[in-house]
Amino acid sequence: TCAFAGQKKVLAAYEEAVKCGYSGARAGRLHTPHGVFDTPMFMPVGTQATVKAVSPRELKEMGAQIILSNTYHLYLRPGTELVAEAGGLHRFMDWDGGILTDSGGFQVFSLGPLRKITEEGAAFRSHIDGSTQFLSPEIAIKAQMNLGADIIMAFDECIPYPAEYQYAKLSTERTTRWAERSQKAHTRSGQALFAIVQGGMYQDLRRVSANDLVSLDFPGYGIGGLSVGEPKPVMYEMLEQTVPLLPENKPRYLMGVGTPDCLVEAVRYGIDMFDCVFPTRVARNGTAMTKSGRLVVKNAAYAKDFLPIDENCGCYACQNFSRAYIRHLLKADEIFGLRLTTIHNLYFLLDFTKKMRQAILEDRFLSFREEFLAQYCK
Ligand SMILES: Nc1nc2cc3nc(NCCc4ccc(CCO)cc4)[nH]c3cc2c(=O)[nH]1
Ligand SMILES: [Zn+2]
Repeated sequence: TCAFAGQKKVLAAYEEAVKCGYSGARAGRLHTPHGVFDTPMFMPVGTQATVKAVSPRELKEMGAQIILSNTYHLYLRPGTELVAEAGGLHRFMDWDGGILTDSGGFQVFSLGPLRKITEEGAAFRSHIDGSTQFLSPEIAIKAQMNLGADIIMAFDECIPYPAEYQYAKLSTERTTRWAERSQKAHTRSGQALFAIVQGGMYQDLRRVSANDLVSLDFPGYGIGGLSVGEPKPVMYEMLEQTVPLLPENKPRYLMGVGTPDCLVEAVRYGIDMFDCVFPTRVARNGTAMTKSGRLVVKNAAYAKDFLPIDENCGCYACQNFSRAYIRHLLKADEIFGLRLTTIHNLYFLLDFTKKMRQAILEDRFLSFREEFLAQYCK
């Protein structure tokens, strides 16, 4: 439905005629062995089997449904067989909600000094001890079966930005062959394997990648190769080209995104799932996320500010502590300061996706998006 239909708003003659933004936004339910979860959803990142500075109990309390861990990191340390012997990742980290593991496709290319990629897989040096390591679709899938996440990702190459057309084309074709190999190697029932759409920043490659992976019939689709430094309008254009080609009745997961303005735009194109280290990463250097933008609570301006970070926020930090107190802790290098800013940022994003879901259900998403973007300075 067109969100402007029925509104009495008369556009002044000179104002550019507003395109009735047909929205692809949707509210869904994701069924997993660890529960049924609401979308749109934000997934806190727990790279090394912990969401830094917060406990599973606190994650549950703030409404986290599915959290993300990284195969690359857990494969290098402590090893995925060890986690399997511990009873799997849920048991190991005492999390009974959903878990999604990324396949290593991004970390190999962004963390370890890359040695070389062949048809077989990716050889690289460990960022931990410099040892030579190798990941392939078969190794990455076996590692994720050991970890036992509810949703696992195909092994792919996250194409760097910018990339030549020819490189993007060859890499995307290889990622599709790797997706097929990931599918063949995946023998654990009850665990969903998502493919990952690539294609760089090229519309035609994005469409080919999406169509090829849809024909291989996966239960869900990640959209990769974005949030890698490209301008936001380019990311949105790639979404516009890709999302409509993905089956309506399957979840779409935009990897590595992000900030609230990106989330609300991506939801409009029909994205259901998000993950990003941003909220937890910036929290640790004293930046809080609010609906008006970022608040660097470490700044001197807040030394005597006895209000909470956000008076309308229901999180543990805002309900009990002032900006002055949190600033004091951060300045004194007190761990509790990092915990409070992390709790607030995670709560903020989890609550934001809940508000988007509510707006979609009440058919007022486009006005929600307008109001939010008007107030939020990037
Ligand atoms: N397997 C796979 N995983 C991915 C993870 C990603 N994560 C991103 N972006 C995250 C970028 C990102 C990194 C750090 C911060 C902290 C503040 O600066 C924020 C965003 N893009 C990504 C692309 C892929 C991808 O194609 N394949
Ligand atoms: Zn808060």
